[in-house]
Amino acid sequence: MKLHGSMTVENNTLSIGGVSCLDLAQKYSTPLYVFDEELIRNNCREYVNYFKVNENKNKVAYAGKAFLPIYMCKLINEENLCLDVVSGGELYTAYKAGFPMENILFHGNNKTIDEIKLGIDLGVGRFVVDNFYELDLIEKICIENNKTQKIYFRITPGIEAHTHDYIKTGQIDSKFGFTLTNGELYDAIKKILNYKNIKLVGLHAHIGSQIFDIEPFLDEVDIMLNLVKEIKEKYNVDLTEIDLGGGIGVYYSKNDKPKTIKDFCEAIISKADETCKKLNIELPTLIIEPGRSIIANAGSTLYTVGSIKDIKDIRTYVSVDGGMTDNIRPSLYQAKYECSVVNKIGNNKGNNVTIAGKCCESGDILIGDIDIMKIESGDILITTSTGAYGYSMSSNYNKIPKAAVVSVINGEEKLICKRQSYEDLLLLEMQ
Ligand SMILES: Cc1ncc(COP(=O)(O)O)c(C=O)c1O
Ligand SMILES: N[C@@H](CCCC[NH3+])C(=O)O
Repeated sequence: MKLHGSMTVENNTLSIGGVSCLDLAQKYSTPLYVFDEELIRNNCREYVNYFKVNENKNKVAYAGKAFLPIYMCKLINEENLCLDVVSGGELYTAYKAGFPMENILFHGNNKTIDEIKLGIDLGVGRFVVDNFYELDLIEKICIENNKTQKIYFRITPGIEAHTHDYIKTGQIDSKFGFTLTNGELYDAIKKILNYKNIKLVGLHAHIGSQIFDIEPFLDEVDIMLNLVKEIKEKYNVDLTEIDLGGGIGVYYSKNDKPKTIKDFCEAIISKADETCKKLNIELPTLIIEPGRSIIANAGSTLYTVGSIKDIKDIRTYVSVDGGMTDNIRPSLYQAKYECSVVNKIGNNKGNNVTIAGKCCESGDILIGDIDIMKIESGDILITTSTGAYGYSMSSNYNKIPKAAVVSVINGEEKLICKRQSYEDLLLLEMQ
């Protein structure tokens, strides 16, 4: 297992942020998500620094879908990031956290009327408009409420990046955005010329998630900047903001070879500089929306090992007290993770086991065939890099309560989200 951020090992026992994982498991029970606050803040600072937020007035908008408790809204605001939300629920969370609404980008391929009303009412900075239906609704609601709204158009740039099919978004056959090749984008621009309460200020594209190559992002920069020039020439519309979507892929397990935040940002910034010079246009404000590369490696999950089933010459199933309810990614995307026993770090490996969850599904397997130290019932197991799309995609399947979340820094822990109780599970049910 690779150690990330403030993870340290003493007497074979793992600590994060100076707090022993054994103590955390004992105090808060398991499953438990543990977040390394120092690493989250460092990742934010790297993005702010290398994406030239202060120097060039570029913007880094954290993608809330990765993990968005109130705690994260406050933290990213302190670190001078903007926020990308994709639903009324995420928007409301940010609002309750006191997040500045002007710094919010509101995404979504099918925002409901109520969500659009809420966004306009709260004064979100930018709507990322996905389609004609939404465009007309925003104009109508703005007129009714005597408001104006700044927007970007989301486009599908026709870039096929190498990642899992479910998390590709830039290809033409996608549910997201205005398609470039069939002229939809130009029709949308013509339409907006007659709209009084909407101001188009930029374009957005997102080519997909967990991408390791920088090249497709540079192709995206090229396409977007060429569009800025073309749209100015054809329609006399100044697009001053270009949003390039999500961040770079991260390390989950040993075959992953991620680029650094620095390399990723620097490559984009220099490609944009070079392209603007070539096209003889002014450099627009660049926006990027990283989720995973800010939070994935900063989160880990602690589990207690229960049943161990050894099927001779076939497989050993080690079952833990969580599973697909707290981490759906292995079942959904065949995502690979690493794990270890928190008080046996460094012990000899040589045991091949499969880590299974407790749901009533054969597919509830967290890690298949891992070479690990000897595991016994009662051990505390840690899976690393579970910070992104873990808690945010968690469910109550089998009526399993959601796990608690803590953050740790400088030897102290903070409870971020309480564990659900059985009573909480029944809160919405009529008795
Ligand atoms: C529109 C948009 N922006 C940003 C992100 C965040 O991407 P990532 O977590 O890979 O940085 C996503 C997720 O794929 C997205 O759909
Ligand atoms: N939820 C996905 C990422 C895609 C979400 C955003 N478009 C994952 O866990 O990898």
